[in-house]
Amino acid sequence: MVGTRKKPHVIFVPYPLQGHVIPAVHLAIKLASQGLTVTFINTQAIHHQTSKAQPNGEPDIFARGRESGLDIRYTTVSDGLPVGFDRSLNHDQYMAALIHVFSAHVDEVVGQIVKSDDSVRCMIADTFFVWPSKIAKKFGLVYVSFWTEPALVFSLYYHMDLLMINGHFACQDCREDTIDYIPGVKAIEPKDMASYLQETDTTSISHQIIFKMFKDTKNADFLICNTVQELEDETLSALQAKIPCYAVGPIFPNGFTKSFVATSLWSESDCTQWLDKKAHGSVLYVSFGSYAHVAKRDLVEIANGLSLSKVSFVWVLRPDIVSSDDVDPLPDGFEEEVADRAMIIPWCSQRAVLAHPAIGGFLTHCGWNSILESIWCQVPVLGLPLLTDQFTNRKLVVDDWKIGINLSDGRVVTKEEVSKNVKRLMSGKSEDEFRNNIKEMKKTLENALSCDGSSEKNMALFIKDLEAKISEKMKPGDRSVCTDS
Ligand SMILES: O=c1ccn([C@@H]2O[C@H](COP(=O)(O)OP(=O)(O)O[C@H]3O[C@H](CO)[C@@H](O)[C@H](O)[C@H]3O)[C@@H](O)[C@H]2O)c(=O)[nH]1
Repeated sequence: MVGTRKKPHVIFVPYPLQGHVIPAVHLAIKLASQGLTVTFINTQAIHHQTSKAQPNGEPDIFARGRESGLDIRYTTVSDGLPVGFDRSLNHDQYMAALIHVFSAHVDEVVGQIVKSDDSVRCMIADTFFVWPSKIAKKFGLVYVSFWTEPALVFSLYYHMDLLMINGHFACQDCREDTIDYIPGVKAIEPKDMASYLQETDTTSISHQIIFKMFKDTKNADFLICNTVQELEDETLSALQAKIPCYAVGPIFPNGFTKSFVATSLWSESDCTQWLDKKAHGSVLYVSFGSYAHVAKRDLVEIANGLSLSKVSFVWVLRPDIVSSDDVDPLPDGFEEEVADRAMIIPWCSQRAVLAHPAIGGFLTHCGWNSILESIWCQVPVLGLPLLTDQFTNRKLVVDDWKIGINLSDGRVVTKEEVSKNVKRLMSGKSEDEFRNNIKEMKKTLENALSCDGSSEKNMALFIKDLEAKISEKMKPGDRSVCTDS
């Protein structure tokens, strides 16, 4: 129809890890709800694992979204490895495939999508990829980078060069004093940076990814962050001066505990009936997310500490929590000892568990999704960061926002400390302090998502700016699309 402008068609490539796919799926739904057409590309391995985890594994995770009128399409692509390959056990090979092989597969599938639909205008891809700007350029697409961690973490990586010049990163004897020269970051201790920025060996596969991805991200047209303007105002404002950046978080499904899209990589055990019998706020929820491994020694101390504390708990113990070749890492007799007050499960619907009134605290690795979900449910946090951004997230939660406490004072976990801090979180005066602070933070998140809240406004602004950028790119002679890949 002449004069009718169709909303753009966006290709969305999430990073193939659980903590990235979940917010990506819900962001894709938000964009489709705004009238955009979205083609979501999962890897075949993620698709296979998600389908296997569902009681009636669906071939298309967005089928129900389309039934409700959203134009959201779904396809899969190889990450370069066989579907059955153990990506958890062989982490570095997996990451190597994502750096070196995956982009060729994405290039092919993006080429096919662009060829079959000339309304494709934009590619949203996770910031952790090293290739998006090249593929976007090849197909004449606007490139939007999607950041799934706090803006503070992004800022530190983004200014890696400053950290290096000042001797805080990638040097023989790194300085240990406070870092106070990153734009928008008042002060941060080196121990609170992402683990990769603290490590002295910078030749690992994770470092190769980080060096390349931040080079590539500097070519992004826009950055979408799963954070909230009011939570990180100074950091976001400084970033916004470098790259158009939109805080649209927290990115959750509409009903929070219910989503019409399956995202779990493991089948979910239902704890509802067990929790229903427990007193209000009496149960500790324990989970270390989907990615990090816990050293066997620490896991044993945590188990013994939970046992000593006498507190009731739900513990999500992924089969690969220590390693996929150590499937039974708990101390002998532990499960029998705590049987009357514990539920130990491989995976659950975390949002549903956190939202249950019986849950009174969350022992977490401080993954960013877990933190946002915990705030939403007003559940204070006991933090044990394990790797990557979790150290910085801990600082935000414990030192800045004061909605939780540390599991351990040093980096060595002991059962006595676990027991002491579990009891401190779950009972007594301090509990009230966390609960008051977290109530306030919940309000901030709720306000951000309300009609005239910052995240809603930022989402609307993003779509407006995206459309303007697309029109600019589409000026005659400006789009160099090469579909003969
Ligand atoms: O039994 C469970 C356990 C977790 N979850 C969900 O899985 C997600 C876990 O995400 P997160 O808490 O962020 O942890 P990771 O899975 O470890 O996420 C990776 O990705 C995050 C976003 O980039 C980073 O902040 C983390 O450090 C990184 O490890 C959350 O949405 C949880 O609700 C479940 O549904 N069921």
